[in-house]
Amino acid sequence: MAEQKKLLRALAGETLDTPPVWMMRQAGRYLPEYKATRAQAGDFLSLCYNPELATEVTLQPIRRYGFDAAILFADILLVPQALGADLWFVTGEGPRLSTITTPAELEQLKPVSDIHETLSPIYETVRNLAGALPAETALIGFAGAPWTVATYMIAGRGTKDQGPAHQLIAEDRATFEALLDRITEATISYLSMQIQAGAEVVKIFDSWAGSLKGDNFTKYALEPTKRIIKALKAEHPDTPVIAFPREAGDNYIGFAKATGADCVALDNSVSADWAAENVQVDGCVQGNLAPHHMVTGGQELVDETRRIVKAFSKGPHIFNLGHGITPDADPDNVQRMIDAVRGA
Ligand SMILES: Cc1c2[nH]c(c1CCC(=O)O)Cc1[nH]c(c(CCC(=O)O)c1C)Cc1[nH]c(c(CCC(=O)O)c1C)Cc1[nH]c(c(C)c1CCC(=O)O)C2
Repeated sequence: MAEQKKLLRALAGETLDTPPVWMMRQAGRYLPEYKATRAQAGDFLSLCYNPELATEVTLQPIRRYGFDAAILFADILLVPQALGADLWFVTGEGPRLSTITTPAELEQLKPVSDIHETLSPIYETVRNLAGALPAETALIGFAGAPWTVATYMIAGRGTKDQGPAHQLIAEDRATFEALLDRITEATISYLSMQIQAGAEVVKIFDSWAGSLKGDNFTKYALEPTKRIIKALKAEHPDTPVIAFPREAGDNYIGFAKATGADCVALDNSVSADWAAENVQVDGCVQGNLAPHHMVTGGQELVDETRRIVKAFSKGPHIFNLGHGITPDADPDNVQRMIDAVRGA
């Protein structure tokens, strides 16, 4: 029964003896089997759009470690691509996109109703996974939050401080808000289709939320997330949502209540003790081991994992890293982390 899955129990607010565990970027380049399948696909985007191979890489970390959840293998930048932006990945550097900074460029984007033409292979991957996962493993779908996706669409690439997006807010707020609006509508439609295809949970990644301050955090990180959750809950009231406003700091406080999220994912810049007191009071939290422990390992990894489990032990908690595992991580350290979480 779906209700028995540990991840769903934590998301429903249950305090468990040991928390469910999964890992951001758990299907990734630290795994030799991922690298082999990626080579077979050719490049990263071909892998994302190949349902058979995307299903395979999603399942690899489940087979190897028995995580409590699988996360759909895809990328947050498929939405801009589905809206008509050019997208490609430069090896060793990251994503590149055609930029949207003017009303004329915005005008050229496709209507939201057209995105499924591009994204239909992703729904096929979700359907495959829903049929292939072990009974105890929950399936997580995801999308980027509008602000984070907008930062890539405006700059045409990843940036350290999201300068180009902040500049557009300062110089042409109306165009920025129209772009954010389009992404928000597309994200609602995309996540709704993932849920219809079999995603049991969805996660909204706002990786660059931390660069929004004050009023702009409320308007461009909190409000769009709230709007997405409200629309999803209207259609799918029983599907839990995890929100990840990375590096939100004090803005983590009350974020779940204000947005309607069932769980807030925490990055590793906040202490677990602080978050237990200030964020977990509102419900389930996810996190927040620093990813470098997957590289450095040793007793410190075990101690730090246990410390986080203990800090969050009085309420609902999903164990995870504070951000994605890096390609230089040692796969054995992942097993050590899981053993420490589960008390082995
Ligand atoms: C900002 C962002 C992106 N993508 C994502 C985010 C938000 C989370 C975060 O903050 O990391 C989200 C994402 N990207 C990927 C997933 C798959 C599911 C998972 O295992 O977590 C998820 C959930 C696969 C991926 N997305 C990417 C890879 C590596 C691609 C490869 O195989 O070469 C993977 C496995 C590429 C990617 N995709 C993106 C960047 C900046 C890069 C390049 C950096 C890098 O190479 O690590 C955009």
